[in-house]
Amino acid sequence: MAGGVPAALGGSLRVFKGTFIHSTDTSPLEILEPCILGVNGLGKIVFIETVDKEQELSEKWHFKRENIRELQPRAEFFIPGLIDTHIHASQYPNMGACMDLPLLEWLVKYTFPVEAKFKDLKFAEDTYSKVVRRTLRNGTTTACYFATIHTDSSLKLCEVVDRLGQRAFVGKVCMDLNELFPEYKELLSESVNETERFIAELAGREYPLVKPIVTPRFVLSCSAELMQRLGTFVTHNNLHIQSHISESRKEVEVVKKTFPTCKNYSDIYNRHGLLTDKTIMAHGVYLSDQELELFRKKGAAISHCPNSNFSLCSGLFDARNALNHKVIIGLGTDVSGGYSPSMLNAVRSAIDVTKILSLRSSNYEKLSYQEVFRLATLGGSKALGLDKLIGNFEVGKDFDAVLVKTNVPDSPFDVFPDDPQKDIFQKFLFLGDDRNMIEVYVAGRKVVPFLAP
Ligand SMILES: Nc1nc2[nH]cnc2c(=O)[nH]1
Ligand SMILES: [Zn+2]
Repeated sequence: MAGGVPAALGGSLRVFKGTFIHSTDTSPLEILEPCILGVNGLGKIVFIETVDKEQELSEKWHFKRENIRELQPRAEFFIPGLIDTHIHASQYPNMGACMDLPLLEWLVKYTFPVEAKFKDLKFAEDTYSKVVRRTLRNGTTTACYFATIHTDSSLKLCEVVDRLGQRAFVGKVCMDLNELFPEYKELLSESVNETERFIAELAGREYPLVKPIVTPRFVLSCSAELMQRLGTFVTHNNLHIQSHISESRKEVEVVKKTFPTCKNYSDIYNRHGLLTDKTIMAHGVYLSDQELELFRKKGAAISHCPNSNFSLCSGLFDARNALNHKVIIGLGTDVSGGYSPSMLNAVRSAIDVTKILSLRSSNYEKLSYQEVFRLATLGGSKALGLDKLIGNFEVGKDFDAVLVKTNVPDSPFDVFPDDPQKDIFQKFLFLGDDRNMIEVYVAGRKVVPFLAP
Protein backbone atom coordinates (compact mmCIF):
# COMPACT_ATOMS: atom_id res chain seq x y z
CA MET A 1 0.00 0.00 0.00
CA ALA A 2 1.40 3.41 -1.00
CA GLY A 3 1.16 6.02 1.71
CA GLY A 4 -1.00 4.19 4.28
CA VAL A 5 -4.31 6.01 4.00
CA PRO A 6 -6.98 4.55 6.31
CA ALA A 7 -9.55 2.35 4.60
CA ALA A 8 -12.31 4.73 5.70
CA LEU A 9 -10.82 7.37 3.41
CA GLY A 10 -11.05 5.07 0.42
CA GLY A 11 -8.39 2.45 1.09
CA SER A 12 -4.89 2.48 -0.31
CA LEU A 13 -3.81 5.53 -2.22
CA ARG A 14 -1.69 5.28 -5.38
CA VAL A 15 0.34 8.22 -6.55
CA PHE A 16 1.72 8.80 -10.06
CA LYS A 17 4.14 11.54 -11.05
CA GLY A 18 4.84 12.61 -14.61
CA THR A 19 3.07 13.89 -17.71
CA PHE A 20 -0.71 13.67 -18.14
CA ILE A 21 -2.32 14.57 -21.46
CA HIS A 22 -6.05 15.10 -21.75
CA SER A 23 -8.87 17.30 -23.07
CA THR A 24 -11.30 19.60 -21.32
CA ASP A 25 -14.41 21.47 -22.44
CA THR A 26 -12.34 24.56 -23.05
CA SER A 27 -9.18 22.98 -24.46
CA PRO A 28 -8.93 20.01 -26.83
CA LEU A 29 -5.40 19.24 -25.65
CA GLU A 30 -3.81 19.98 -22.31
CA ILE A 31 -0.34 18.69 -21.53
CA LEU A 32 0.00 18.67 -17.77
CA GLU A 33 3.71 18.34 -16.98
CA PRO A 34 5.06 17.52 -14.58
CA CYS A 35 2.13 16.65 -12.37
CA ILE A 36 1.30 14.44 -9.46
CA LEU A 37 -1.98 12.50 -9.39
CA GLY A 38 -3.52 10.48 -6.58
CA VAL A 39 -6.02 7.63 -6.94
CA ASN A 40 -7.86 6.34 -3.90
CA GLY A 41 -8.86 2.77 -3.14
CA LEU A 42 -12.19 3.31 -4.89
CA GLY A 43 -10.38 4.17 -8.12
CA LYS A 44 -11.21 7.89 -7.96
CA ILE A 45 -8.79 10.69 -8.75
CA VAL A 46 -8.43 12.58 -5.48
CA PHE A 47 -5.85 15.13 -6.58
CA ILE A 48 -3.96 16.29 -9.64
CA GLU A 49 -1.52 19.11 -9.04
CA THR A 50 1.78 20.43 -10.28
CA VAL A 51 4.81 18.75 -8.67
CA ASP A 52 5.70 21.78 -6.57
CA LYS A 53 2.74 20.76 -4.38
CA GLU A 54 4.24 17.35 -3.62
CA GLN A 55 5.26 18.10 -0.04
CA GLU A 56 1.89 19.62 0.83
CA LEU A 57 0.04 16.70 -0.78
CA SER A 58 2.14 14.05 0.91
CA GLU A 59 1.29 15.59 4.30
CA LYS A 60 -2.40 15.83 3.53
CA TRP A 61 -2.69 12.36 1.96
CA HIS A 62 -0.02 10.55 4.00
CA PHE A 63 2.10 9.09 1.24
CA LYS A 64 5.85 8.69 1.13
CA ARG A 65 8.16 9.70 -1.68
CA GLU A 66 9.33 6.09 -2.20
CA ASN A 67 5.75 5.06 -2.89
CA ILE A 68 5.28 7.44 -5.80
CA ARG A 69 5.28 5.81 -9.23
CA GLU A 70 7.49 8.09 -11.30
CA LEU A 71 7.09 8.05 -15.07
CA GLN A 72 10.11 8.32 -17.29
CA PRO A 73 10.26 11.96 -18.46
CA ARG A 74 9.20 12.43 -22.13
CA ALA A 75 9.11 8.70 -22.89
CA GLU A 76 6.13 7.91 -20.67
CA PHE A 77 2.83 9.71 -20.23
CA PHE A 78 -0.76 9.00 -19.29
CA ILE A 79 -3.75 9.63 -21.52
CA PRO A 80 -7.41 9.04 -20.52
CA GLY A 81 -8.78 5.62 -21.43
CA LEU A 82 -10.11 5.53 -24.99
CA ILE A 83 -13.88 5.25 -25.41
CA ASP A 84 -15.29 3.19 -28.27
CA THR A 85 -18.87 4.36 -28.57
CA HIS A 86 -19.89 1.77 -31.17
CA ILE A 87 -18.56 -1.75 -31.63
CA HIS A 88 -20.19 -5.06 -32.55
CA ALA A 89 -18.46 -7.62 -30.33
CA SER A 90 -20.31 -10.34 -32.24
CA GLN A 91 -18.79 -9.32 -35.58
CA TYR A 92 -15.24 -9.82 -34.31
CA PRO A 93 -14.71 -13.09 -36.24
CA ASN A 94 -15.19 -11.11 -39.49
CA MET A 95 -12.94 -8.22 -38.52
CA GLY A 96 -10.49 -7.44 -41.31
CA ALA A 97 -12.43 -9.44 -43.89
CA CYS A 98 -15.69 -9.27 -45.83
CA MET A 99 -15.64 -5.61 -46.82
CA ASP A 100 -16.40 -5.90 -50.52
CA LEU A 101 -20.10 -5.09 -50.34
CA PRO A 102 -22.24 -2.07 -49.42
CA LEU A 103 -24.15 -2.07 -46.13
CA LEU A 104 -27.42 -3.84 -46.97
CA GLU A 105 -25.78 -6.64 -48.98
CA TRP A 106 -22.93 -6.88 -46.43
CA LEU A 107 -25.44 -7.46 -43.63
CA VAL A 108 -27.11 -10.35 -45.43
CA LYS A 109 -24.05 -12.07 -46.88
CA TYR A 110 -21.60 -11.79 -43.97
CA THR A 111 -22.96 -10.19 -40.85
CA PHE A 112 -26.24 -11.94 -40.05
CA PRO A 113 -24.62 -15.36 -40.62
CA VAL A 114 -21.77 -14.67 -38.18
CA GLU A 115 -24.13 -13.23 -35.56
CA ALA A 116 -26.38 -16.28 -35.84
CA LYS A 117 -23.48 -18.41 -34.55
CA PHE A 118 -23.72 -16.80 -31.11
CA LYS A 119 -26.62 -19.06 -30.25
CA ASP A 120 -23.75 -21.36 -29.24
CA LEU A 121 -22.67 -20.20 -25.77
CA LYS A 122 -19.22 -21.73 -26.03
CA PHE A 123 -18.53 -19.92 -29.30
CA ALA A 124 -19.82 -16.74 -27.65
CA GLU A 125 -17.55 -17.10 -24.63
CA ASP A 126 -14.44 -17.78 -26.75
CA THR A 127 -15.12 -14.97 -29.18
CA TYR A 128 -16.14 -12.42 -26.59
CA SER A 129 -13.00 -13.14 -24.55
CA LYS A 130 -10.94 -12.43 -27.65
CA VAL A 131 -12.64 -9.15 -28.53
CA VAL A 132 -12.59 -7.75 -25.00
CA ARG A 133 -8.92 -8.59 -24.61
CA ARG A 134 -8.14 -7.09 -28.00
CA THR A 135 -9.91 -3.81 -27.27
CA LEU A 136 -8.47 -3.54 -23.75
CA ARG A 137 -4.93 -3.97 -24.93
CA ASN A 138 -5.59 -1.24 -27.49
CA GLY A 139 -6.48 1.11 -24.67
CA THR A 140 -10.28 0.94 -24.90
CA THR A 141 -11.32 1.30 -21.28
CA THR A 142 -15.00 1.82 -22.15
CA ALA A 143 -16.88 0.17 -25.00
CA CYS A 144 -20.48 0.39 -26.11
CA TYR A 145 -21.14 -3.09 -27.49
CA PHE A 146 -23.75 -4.66 -29.71
CA ALA A 147 -24.02 -8.39 -28.93
CA THR A 148 -26.63 -10.46 -30.84
CA ILE A 149 -30.32 -11.35 -30.47
CA HIS A 150 -29.40 -14.20 -28.06
CA THR A 151 -29.99 -13.20 -24.43
CA ASP A 152 -27.79 -15.77 -22.70
CA SER A 153 -24.89 -15.15 -24.98
CA SER A 154 -25.30 -11.38 -24.53
CA LEU A 155 -25.13 -12.02 -20.76
CA LYS A 156 -21.95 -14.00 -21.47
CA LEU A 157 -20.44 -10.87 -23.00
CA CYS A 158 -21.32 -8.97 -19.81
CA GLU A 159 -19.63 -11.70 -17.75
CA VAL A 160 -16.45 -11.58 -19.86
CA VAL A 161 -16.31 -7.76 -19.72
CA ASP A 162 -16.67 -7.89 -15.94
CA ARG A 163 -14.06 -10.63 -15.58
CA LEU A 164 -11.50 -8.72 -17.64
CA GLY A 165 -12.28 -5.41 -15.92
CA GLN A 166 -13.49 -3.27 -18.81
CA ARG A 167 -16.25 -0.66 -18.49
CA ALA A 168 -19.08 -1.19 -20.96
CA PHE A 169 -22.61 -0.84 -22.15
CA VAL A 170 -23.87 -4.11 -23.59
CA GLY A 171 -26.92 -4.41 -25.81
CA LYS A 172 -28.90 -7.52 -26.68
CA VAL A 173 -29.86 -6.82 -30.28
CA CYS A 174 -33.57 -6.45 -31.05
CA MET A 175 -34.87 -7.31 -34.51
CA ASP A 176 -38.17 -8.82 -35.59
CA LEU A 177 -37.76 -8.27 -39.34
CA ASN A 178 -35.28 -10.04 -41.59
CA GLU A 179 -36.76 -11.15 -44.89
CA LEU A 180 -33.42 -11.82 -46.52
CA PHE A 181 -31.95 -13.93 -43.72
CA PRO A 182 -34.99 -15.20 -41.82
CA GLU A 183 -32.99 -17.60 -39.62
CA TYR A 184 -31.70 -14.57 -37.72
CA LYS A 185 -34.60 -12.67 -36.17
CA GLU A 186 -37.01 -12.80 -33.24
CA LEU A 187 -40.74 -12.63 -32.78
CA LEU A 188 -41.95 -9.23 -31.64
CA SER A 189 -43.03 -10.51 -28.21
CA GLU A 190 -39.79 -12.45 -27.81
CA SER A 191 -37.69 -9.39 -28.60
CA VAL A 192 -39.44 -7.30 -25.92
CA ASN A 193 -39.58 -10.06 -23.29
CA GLU A 194 -35.98 -11.09 -23.81
CA THR A 195 -34.83 -7.47 -23.59
CA GLU A 196 -36.60 -7.25 -20.24
CA ARG A 197 -35.02 -10.53 -19.12
CA PHE A 198 -31.57 -9.39 -20.25
CA ILE A 199 -31.87 -6.19 -18.24
CA ALA A 200 -33.27 -7.89 -15.14
CA GLU A 201 -30.61 -10.62 -15.15
CA LEU A 202 -27.79 -8.16 -15.71
CA ALA A 203 -29.06 -6.01 -12.82
CA GLY A 204 -29.08 -9.10 -10.61
CA ARG A 205 -25.44 -9.81 -11.31
CA GLU A 206 -24.36 -6.44 -9.93
CA TYR A 207 -21.33 -6.04 -12.18
CA PRO A 208 -20.11 -2.60 -11.15
CA LEU A 209 -18.95 -1.37 -14.57
CA VAL A 210 -21.28 -3.17 -17.00
CA LYS A 211 -24.58 -1.52 -17.89
CA PRO A 212 -27.38 -2.50 -20.27
CA ILE A 213 -28.35 -0.53 -23.36
CA VAL A 214 -31.55 -1.14 -25.30
CA THR A 215 -30.57 -1.98 -28.87
CA PRO A 216 -33.09 -1.90 -31.71
CA ARG A 217 -30.76 -2.79 -34.61
CA PHE A 218 -32.05 -0.14 -37.04
CA VAL A 219 -35.33 0.92 -38.60
CA LEU A 220 -35.19 -1.74 -41.33
CA SER A 221 -34.84 -4.59 -38.80
CA CYS A 222 -37.64 -3.48 -36.48
CA SER A 223 -41.39 -3.27 -36.91
CA ALA A 224 -43.08 -0.05 -35.85
CA GLU A 225 -44.68 -1.94 -32.97
CA LEU A 226 -41.34 -3.25 -31.74
CA MET A 227 -39.86 0.25 -31.78
CA GLN A 228 -42.92 1.58 -29.93
CA ARG A 229 -42.74 -1.11 -27.25
CA LEU A 230 -39.02 -0.56 -26.76
CA GLY A 231 -39.61 3.20 -26.66
CA THR A 232 -42.21 2.81 -23.92
CA PHE A 233 -39.93 0.45 -22.02
CA VAL A 234 -36.93 2.82 -22.07
CA THR A 235 -39.10 5.74 -20.99
CA HIS A 236 -40.47 3.83 -18.00
CA ASN A 237 -37.05 2.54 -16.99
CA ASN A 238 -34.85 5.50 -17.93
CA LEU A 239 -32.55 3.32 -20.02
CA HIS A 240 -29.82 4.00 -22.56
CA ILE A 241 -30.51 3.30 -26.25
CA GLN A 242 -28.25 2.58 -29.21
CA SER A 243 -28.98 2.03 -32.86
CA HIS A 244 -27.87 2.98 -36.39
CA ILE A 245 -29.07 5.94 -38.42
CA SER A 246 -28.60 7.33 -41.90
CA GLU A 247 -25.50 5.34 -42.75
CA SER A 248 -25.79 4.72 -46.49
CA ARG A 249 -27.73 6.37 -49.33
CA LYS A 250 -29.49 3.15 -50.28
CA GLU A 251 -30.54 2.50 -46.68
CA VAL A 252 -31.97 6.03 -46.32
CA GLU A 253 -33.94 5.56 -49.55
CA VAL A 254 -35.48 2.25 -48.37
CA VAL A 255 -36.26 3.74 -44.95
CA LYS A 256 -38.12 6.65 -46.60
CA LYS A 257 -40.22 4.23 -48.64
CA THR A 258 -40.97 2.13 -45.56
CA PHE A 259 -42.16 5.10 -43.47
CA PRO A 260 -43.59 7.51 -46.07
CA THR A 261 -45.44 9.64 -43.51
CA CYS A 262 -42.37 10.37 -41.38
CA LYS A 263 -40.47 13.58 -42.06
CA ASN A 264 -37.07 11.91 -42.10
CA TYR A 265 -35.04 9.04 -40.57
CA SER A 266 -34.62 10.77 -37.19
CA ASP A 267 -38.33 11.48 -37.01
CA ILE A 268 -39.03 7.73 -37.10
CA TYR A 269 -36.95 7.03 -33.99
CA ASN A 270 -38.30 10.16 -32.34
CA ARG A 271 -41.94 9.23 -32.91
CA HIS A 272 -41.28 5.86 -31.30
CA GLY A 273 -39.68 7.38 -28.20
CA LEU A 274 -36.17 6.29 -29.11
CA LEU A 275 -34.46 9.66 -29.50
CA THR A 276 -33.57 10.86 -26.02
CA ASP A 277 -30.65 12.30 -24.07
CA LYS A 278 -29.63 8.69 -23.44
CA THR A 279 -29.54 7.74 -27.11
CA ILE A 280 -26.44 7.13 -29.18
CA MET A 281 -26.89 6.59 -32.91
CA ALA A 282 -24.07 5.29 -35.09
CA HIS A 283 -23.05 6.95 -38.38
CA GLY A 284 -25.49 9.77 -39.19
CA VAL A 285 -23.69 10.39 -42.48
CA TYR A 286 -26.78 11.65 -44.34
CA LEU A 287 -28.55 13.54 -41.54
CA SER A 288 -29.91 16.91 -42.65
CA ASP A 289 -29.33 20.11 -40.68
CA GLN A 290 -32.94 19.85 -39.52
CA GLU A 291 -32.23 16.37 -38.13
CA LEU A 292 -29.05 17.55 -36.43
CA GLU A 293 -31.15 20.27 -34.83
CA LEU A 294 -33.51 17.58 -33.52
CA PHE A 295 -30.53 15.64 -32.12
CA ARG A 296 -29.36 18.79 -30.33
CA LYS A 297 -32.80 19.50 -28.93
CA LYS A 298 -33.18 15.95 -27.67
CA GLY A 299 -29.61 15.71 -26.37
CA ALA A 300 -29.03 12.59 -28.48
CA ALA A 301 -25.47 11.71 -29.52
CA ILE A 302 -23.81 10.43 -32.68
CA SER A 303 -21.06 7.85 -32.86
CA HIS A 304 -18.76 8.82 -35.74
CA CYS A 305 -17.41 5.59 -37.27
CA PRO A 306 -15.06 6.70 -40.03
CA ASN A 307 -13.28 3.43 -40.75
CA SER A 308 -16.61 1.68 -41.29
CA ASN A 309 -17.93 4.56 -43.39
CA PHE A 310 -14.90 4.13 -45.67
CA SER A 311 -14.80 0.34 -45.62
CA LEU A 312 -18.44 -0.17 -46.58
CA CYS A 313 -18.25 2.87 -48.91
CA SER A 314 -21.10 4.42 -46.92
CA GLY A 315 -20.02 8.07 -47.07
CA LEU A 316 -18.25 10.85 -45.19
CA PHE A 317 -19.69 12.09 -41.89
CA ASP A 318 -19.28 15.84 -41.47
CA ALA A 319 -18.33 16.01 -37.79
CA ARG A 320 -17.63 19.74 -38.02
CA ASN A 321 -21.17 20.46 -39.14
CA ALA A 322 -22.59 18.26 -36.38
CA LEU A 323 -20.40 20.01 -33.77
CA ASN A 324 -21.51 23.39 -35.12
CA HIS A 325 -25.06 22.20 -34.46
CA LYS A 326 -23.94 21.41 -30.90
CA VAL A 327 -24.60 17.71 -31.28
CA ILE A 328 -22.63 15.44 -28.92
CA ILE A 329 -20.15 13.33 -30.87
CA GLY A 330 -18.06 10.29 -29.90
CA LEU A 331 -15.89 8.03 -32.02
CA GLY A 332 -16.52 4.36 -32.79
CA THR A 333 -14.64 1.53 -34.45
CA ASP A 334 -17.86 -0.18 -35.64
CA VAL A 335 -16.07 -3.50 -35.86
CA SER A 336 -16.53 -5.28 -38.26
CA GLY A 337 -17.94 -2.69 -40.66
CA GLY A 338 -14.73 -1.01 -39.56
CA TYR A 339 -11.70 -3.28 -39.92
CA SER A 340 -9.74 -2.06 -36.90
CA PRO A 341 -10.43 -2.61 -33.19
CA SER A 342 -8.17 0.30 -32.31
CA MET A 343 -9.45 3.70 -31.31
CA LEU A 344 -6.15 5.16 -32.52
CA ASN A 345 -7.21 3.94 -35.96
CA ALA A 346 -10.60 5.62 -35.46
CA VAL A 347 -8.77 8.86 -34.64
CA ARG A 348 -6.63 8.61 -37.78
CA SER A 349 -9.60 7.75 -40.00
CA ALA A 350 -11.57 10.69 -38.58
CA ILE A 351 -8.64 12.95 -39.44
CA ASP A 352 -8.60 11.52 -42.98
CA VAL A 353 -12.34 12.25 -43.33
CA THR A 354 -12.03 15.85 -42.20
CA LYS A 355 -9.15 16.39 -44.68
CA ILE A 356 -11.11 14.85 -47.55
CA LEU A 357 -14.08 17.10 -46.72
CA SER A 358 -11.76 20.11 -46.77
CA LEU A 359 -10.73 19.22 -50.33
CA ARG A 360 -14.36 19.54 -51.40
CA SER A 361 -15.05 23.04 -50.12
CA SER A 362 -12.48 25.78 -49.95
CA ASN A 363 -13.12 27.32 -46.52
CA TYR A 364 -13.98 24.14 -44.68
CA GLU A 365 -12.84 24.21 -41.07
CA LYS A 366 -11.07 20.90 -40.55
CA LEU A 367 -11.07 19.17 -37.17
CA SER A 368 -7.61 19.36 -35.64
CA TYR A 369 -5.93 16.21 -34.36
CA GLN A 370 -6.43 17.64 -30.87
CA GLU A 371 -10.19 17.93 -31.41
CA VAL A 372 -10.34 14.36 -32.72
CA PHE A 373 -8.43 13.15 -29.65
CA ARG A 374 -11.07 14.91 -27.56
CA LEU A 375 -13.81 13.03 -29.45
CA ALA A 376 -12.08 9.73 -28.59
CA THR A 377 -12.00 10.53 -24.88
CA LEU A 378 -14.12 13.32 -23.40
CA GLY A 379 -16.52 13.32 -26.37
CA GLY A 380 -17.14 9.60 -25.98
CA SER A 381 -17.83 10.04 -22.28
CA LYS A 382 -20.45 12.71 -23.04
CA ALA A 383 -21.99 10.62 -25.83
CA LEU A 384 -22.53 7.79 -23.34
CA GLY A 385 -23.67 10.07 -20.50
CA LEU A 386 -20.58 9.16 -18.45
CA ASP A 387 -18.78 12.50 -18.42
CA LYS A 388 -19.28 12.99 -14.68
CA LEU A 389 -17.37 9.74 -14.20
CA ILE A 390 -14.73 9.43 -16.95
CA GLY A 391 -13.25 11.20 -20.00
CA ASN A 392 -10.31 13.11 -18.52
CA PHE A 393 -8.17 13.56 -15.43
CA GLU A 394 -10.41 15.69 -13.26
CA VAL A 395 -10.64 15.27 -9.50
CA GLY A 396 -13.65 13.15 -8.58
CA LYS A 397 -13.61 11.09 -11.79
CA ASP A 398 -12.60 7.46 -11.99
CA PHE A 399 -9.00 6.82 -13.01
CA ASP A 400 -9.49 5.27 -16.48
CA ALA A 401 -6.14 5.69 -18.15
CA VAL A 402 -3.54 4.36 -20.54
CA LEU A 403 0.15 4.51 -19.72
CA VAL A 404 1.94 5.23 -22.99
CA LYS A 405 5.61 4.37 -23.42
CA THR A 406 7.28 5.55 -26.59
CA ASN A 407 10.62 3.80 -26.18
CA VAL A 408 9.48 0.18 -25.93
CA PRO A 409 11.96 -2.13 -27.68
CA ASP A 410 9.81 -2.69 -30.77
CA SER A 411 8.15 0.74 -30.88
CA PRO A 412 6.49 1.54 -34.21
CA PHE A 413 7.96 5.07 -34.20
CA ASP A 414 11.05 6.99 -33.14
CA VAL A 415 11.38 10.02 -30.90
CA PHE A 416 14.22 12.48 -31.39
CA PRO A 417 15.89 14.55 -28.67
CA ASP A 418 14.54 17.82 -30.07
CA ASP A 419 10.93 16.60 -30.29
CA PRO A 420 8.66 18.67 -28.04
CA GLN A 421 6.19 16.72 -25.86
CA LYS A 422 3.34 17.77 -28.11
CA ASP A 423 5.01 16.18 -31.13
CA ILE A 424 5.82 13.04 -29.18
CA PHE A 425 2.14 12.77 -28.33
CA GLN A 426 1.16 13.43 -31.95
CA LYS A 427 3.55 10.72 -33.17
CA PHE A 428 1.92 8.29 -30.76
CA LEU A 429 -1.53 9.27 -32.02
CA PHE A 430 -0.58 8.75 -35.67
CA LEU A 431 1.92 5.91 -35.38
CA GLY A 432 1.55 4.24 -31.99
CA ASP A 433 -0.16 0.95 -31.28
CA ASP A 434 -0.81 -1.53 -28.50
CA ARG A 435 2.94 -2.10 -28.03
CA ASN A 436 3.12 1.43 -26.67
CA MET A 437 0.21 0.95 -24.25
CA ILE A 438 2.07 -0.75 -21.47
CA GLU A 439 -0.58 -0.43 -18.75
CA VAL A 440 -4.30 0.18 -18.90
CA TYR A 441 -6.38 1.20 -15.86
CA VAL A 442 -10.14 1.08 -15.39
CA ALA A 443 -11.57 2.67 -12.23
CA GLY A 444 -8.08 2.62 -10.77
CA ARG A 445 -7.56 -1.09 -11.39
CA LYS A 446 -4.73 -2.22 -13.67
CA VAL A 447 -6.42 -4.39 -16.32
CA VAL A 448 -3.52 -4.58 -18.83
CA PRO A 449 -1.32 -6.60 -18.44
CA PHE A 450 -4.38 -8.85 -18.19
CA LEU A 451 -6.07 -9.81 -14.96
CA ALA A 452 -7.34 -13.19 -16.12
CA PRO A 453 -6.24 -15.78 -18.70
N1 LIG B 1 -22.32 -0.77 -39.88
C1 LIG B 1 -23.43 -1.42 -39.56
N2 LIG B 1 -24.60 -0.87 -39.87
C2 LIG B 1 -25.72 -1.54 -39.54
N3 LIG B 1 -27.00 -1.21 -39.71
C3 LIG B 1 -27.74 -2.21 -39.19
N4 LIG B 1 -26.96 -3.17 -38.68
C4 LIG B 1 -25.70 -2.78 -38.88
C5 LIG B 1 -24.43 -3.34 -38.56
O1 LIG B 1 -24.31 -4.43 -38.00
N5 LIG B 1 -23.34 -2.63 -38.93
ZN1 LIG C 1 -22.72 -0.70 -36.22
